[in-house]
Amino acid sequence: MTYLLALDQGTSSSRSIVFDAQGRTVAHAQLELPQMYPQPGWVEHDPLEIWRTQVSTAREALLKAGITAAQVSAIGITNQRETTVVWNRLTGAPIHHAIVWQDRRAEPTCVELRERGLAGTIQAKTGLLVDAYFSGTKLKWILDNVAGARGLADAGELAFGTVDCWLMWQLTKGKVHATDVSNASRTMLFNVHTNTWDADLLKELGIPASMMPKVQPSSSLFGEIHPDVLGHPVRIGGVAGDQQSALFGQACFKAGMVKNTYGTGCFMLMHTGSEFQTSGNGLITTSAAQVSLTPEFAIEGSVFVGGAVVQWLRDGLHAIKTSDEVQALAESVPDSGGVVVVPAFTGLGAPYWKPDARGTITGLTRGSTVAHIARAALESIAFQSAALLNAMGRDLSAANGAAVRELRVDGGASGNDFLMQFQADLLGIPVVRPETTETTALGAAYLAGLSTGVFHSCEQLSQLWQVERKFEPNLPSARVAERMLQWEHAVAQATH
Ligand SMILES: Nc1ncnc2c1ncn2[C@@H]1O[C@H](COP(=O)(O)OP(=O)(O)O)[C@@H](O)[C@H]1O
Ligand SMILES: O=P(O)(O)OC[C@H](O)CO
Repeated sequence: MTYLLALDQGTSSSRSIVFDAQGRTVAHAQLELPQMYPQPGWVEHDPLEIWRTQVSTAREALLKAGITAAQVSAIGITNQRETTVVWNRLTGAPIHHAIVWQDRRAEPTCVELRERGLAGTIQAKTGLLVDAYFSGTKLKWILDNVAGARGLADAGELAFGTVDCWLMWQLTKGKVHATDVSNASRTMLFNVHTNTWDADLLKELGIPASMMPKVQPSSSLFGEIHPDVLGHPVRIGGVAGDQQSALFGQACFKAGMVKNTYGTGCFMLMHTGSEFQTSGNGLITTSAAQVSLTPEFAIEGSVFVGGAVVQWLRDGLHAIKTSDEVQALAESVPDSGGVVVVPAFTGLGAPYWKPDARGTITGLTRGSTVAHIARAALESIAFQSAALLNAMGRDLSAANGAAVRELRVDGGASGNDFLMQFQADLLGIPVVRPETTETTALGAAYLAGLSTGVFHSCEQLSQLWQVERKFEPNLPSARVAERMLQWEHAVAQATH
C-alpha cells in the first residue's frame, strides 16, 4: 500500500493526515497551537511550538494509521500563510516569535508605501494590495526592531521563511531553505510573473536577498526529511499555502472554477488559469499552486468573520451550547424577521475593506428573538461570501470570462446544510460539497503525490473528487435582490 502524509499547519492548530493513494483519509491527529497577543492588534506564535505540535501530530497520525514512515511515499506541507519567521542560519534559533498574518503592527510602513505612490507598482508585480497582512512589512519590522538583527542579516546570517519554509528547515535539519510559489506570492516581495524575488521591492524594504528562500513549483521535490524526525527519510514532494492547497484539493484546476472555505473566516479563490488579472473590485491576485514552472493565478477574497460568528453566538451571547445547535435554532423560525447581523467585529474585509466598521444588528423589533438573531448571523456568512462571488463575477465579465457554474465548498461551517442552501439561493448557482472536506490537507497530499509518481495527472485527481451533496438554488431572483439590498443597507450602517 502507498500512503501520503499531509502536514497542515493552521493558525489555531497543527494537524497531520495520512491519505491512501485514492485520496481517502486513513488517520488524523491534531494539536492546538497557543496564541499570543502581546499588544492590541499584535498576534504571535512561538516557532518552536509550531514545530513541536506539527511533528507530534505527524508521529501520532502514523501510529494511528498503523504504518511507519517507510510506507509513506511523500510528504505534502500546507500552512497558514503570510506568518513570518526569522531565524539564525548557524544556530537554527528564531530571533523573534512568528508574526502572525492577523497582526497589524506593520501598518505604518504600509501607509508610507501608499503615500509614496508605490501601490500600483506593487499590485502590478505581486498582485497584492499594500497591506500589513502580507509578510514583507512584518519582516522589515523584525529587522528594524530586534536588537542586532539588521547587522546579522547584512552578514548573511539570518534566514526568512513563511511557516512551510520554517517546517522544511526543521524537517531537514537545516539542509533545505525553500518555499513554493503560492507561499512566496503572499510576501509582497515576489514577482508573480517571473516567479522570482523582486530586487526592487527587497531594496525598498531594506531586506537582504541572502535571507530569502529558494522558490520552487508547489509540486516538486524539495528535499528529504532527516531520518531522526519520523524514523525514516521521506521525500517532501508538495508545498502550498493553505487556501491555494484547498483550491487544488477541490480539483479547481481550470479558469473560472471557484472554492470557498468556511472556517473561522472565509476564503474564496477563483482559478484564472495562466492569465494574470487584477481585480477592479477589491480582490487580490495570487499565485495558484503550480505543478510546473508556468505561472498560474487565482483571484482571492477573504471574509474576516465567517464561522467565528457562530462562536460569538455560543461564547458571547450564550444562545447555543455547541456550534452544531445553531442550525436547529435558525430553522425554528421561518425567516430572520427582517433582522440583519453584520459581524464586522474586526472591520470588514474584501470586497468592502472597511477596517473601522463595527458589528451591527439592524431591523430589530419587539418580536425579534434570539432565533432570529441566530438565523441572521448564519445568513451573514452567506451574504459576505455572495459579495465576494459577485465581485469575482464583475471581474470575470470585465475580462470576458465565462460565468462561474458552481461553488465548491469546504471548512468547518460547510457542514451546515441551512447555510449551504441559503448560499446557493443567494448565488443562483449550485453549491457543491465534496466527500472529503479536508481539502486543504488533501491538496498538499495531491501535490506531493504528483511529483513522486503516486498520481499521474490533474485529470486523474479530478476523477477522485466526489460530490457528497449538491445544494440547488431555490429562491426567486426578485427575492434575492431584495435580500442583498437589505444586506448592503445594513453594511452601510456598520461602516458609518
Ligand atoms: N454546524 C456549524 N454551523 C456553523 N458553523 C460551524 C458549525 N460547526 C463549526 N462551525 C464553525 O466553523 C469554524 C471552524 O471551522 P474550521 O474549518 O475548523 O476552521 P479553522 O480552520 O479556521 O480553525 C468555527 O468558527 C465554528 O464556529
Ligand atoms: O490557518 P487558517 O485556516 O486560519 O488560514 C489562514 C490563511 O492562510 C491566512 O491567509
